[in-house]
Amino acid sequence: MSFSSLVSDIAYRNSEKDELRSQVSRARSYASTAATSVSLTGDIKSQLHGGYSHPLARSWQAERQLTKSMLIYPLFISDQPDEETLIPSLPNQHRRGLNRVVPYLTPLVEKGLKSVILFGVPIAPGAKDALGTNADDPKGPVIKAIRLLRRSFPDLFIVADVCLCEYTSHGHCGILRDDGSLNNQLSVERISDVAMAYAEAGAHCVAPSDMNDGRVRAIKLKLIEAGIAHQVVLMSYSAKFSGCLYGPFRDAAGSCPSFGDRRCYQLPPGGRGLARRAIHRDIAEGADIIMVKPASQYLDIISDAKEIGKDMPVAAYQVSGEYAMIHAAAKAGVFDLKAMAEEATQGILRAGATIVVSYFTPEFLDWLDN
Ligand SMILES: NCc1[nH]cc(CCC(=O)O)c1CC(=O)O
Ligand SMILES: [Zn+2]
Ligand SMILES: [Zn+2]
Repeated sequence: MSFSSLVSDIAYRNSEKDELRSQVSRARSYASTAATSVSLTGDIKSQLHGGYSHPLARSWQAERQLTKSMLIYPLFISDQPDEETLIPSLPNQHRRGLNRVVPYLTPLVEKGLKSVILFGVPIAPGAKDALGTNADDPKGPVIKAIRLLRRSFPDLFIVADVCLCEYTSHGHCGILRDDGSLNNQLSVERISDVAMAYAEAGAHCVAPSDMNDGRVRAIKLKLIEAGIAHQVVLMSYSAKFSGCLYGPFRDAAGSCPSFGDRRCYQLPPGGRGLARRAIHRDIAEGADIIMVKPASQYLDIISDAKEIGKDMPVAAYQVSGEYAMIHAAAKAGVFDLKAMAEEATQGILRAGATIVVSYFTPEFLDWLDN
């Protein structure tokens, strides 16, 4: 370095120091005069950034982190053995026949898929009737799928959704009276028989989603009577809200009611108190897991469920409409799909869920590896 350039370098550094000094003194005088000043030396409680500057430290701020064991993946099982149909309103999700399910699941199980929830989709003409007879047909898609999956994937945890709406000609979740309303007593009798058939076929878990009053108790009593209550988990859709987020599912399962709606048996979206009562009731009736559904629009209910059922697992179902909405917005450029799926899931876990039923499960098996 030449002498002259050394001199100008020192001069530059001196002027830099002067500038810094005057900045510090300006800051000090600001701090001493500002009415709401933060003491630069004293207030340690205001210093939060240090706790989450590193990505690992950021992850430590979460009470609960998503793991593969928390995820349950919904599957639509068709009664057409070779069917593999994309569901237009439910991006990347298919209805699959029995011959297609094992090849599809094999790589997912290798990536760490731990659990699936099965929905039957009877398509054959005449498959539906007023009593939902095909729901527990031993040759029906769900019972056959339970046996097949138990054989093919010994470690996979099989949940069977229990409802009649996929099997009834009217598309409602139970047996109807002449006036079109649900006959609760007959419905509970029938639903609990269907749950027993799935449990006896080998389902590790039965999950009644019909919302008839008293079905949890009826199922638990039948499981006890049959001597299998000790090996079957009873997961109740305790707080299941009516609303407009189930549309893509009803396309997928062909379970749209042919008249009316489900408002008399699914909870009104504003009904937080009702949801709390339903959760208390289902725990008292013998539920092993309580579920809240939908998830992201009902985070307060998930939090209530965790408080009421503080000693039990709480599941949240991120339903078809939530999934489709995230896909649509990502496609429109609103946000990145993965980032939003992760943020939504974080919200669901933060609210208190310990289990998440999600159509994003296959993606998460990859994302969680990175
Ligand atoms: N009892 C039917 C059932 N079981 C699970 C879902 C919804 C799942 C989803 O939207 O992803 C529904 C739809 C409904 O109640 O109309
Ligand atoms: Zn159902
Ligand atoms: Zn139903």
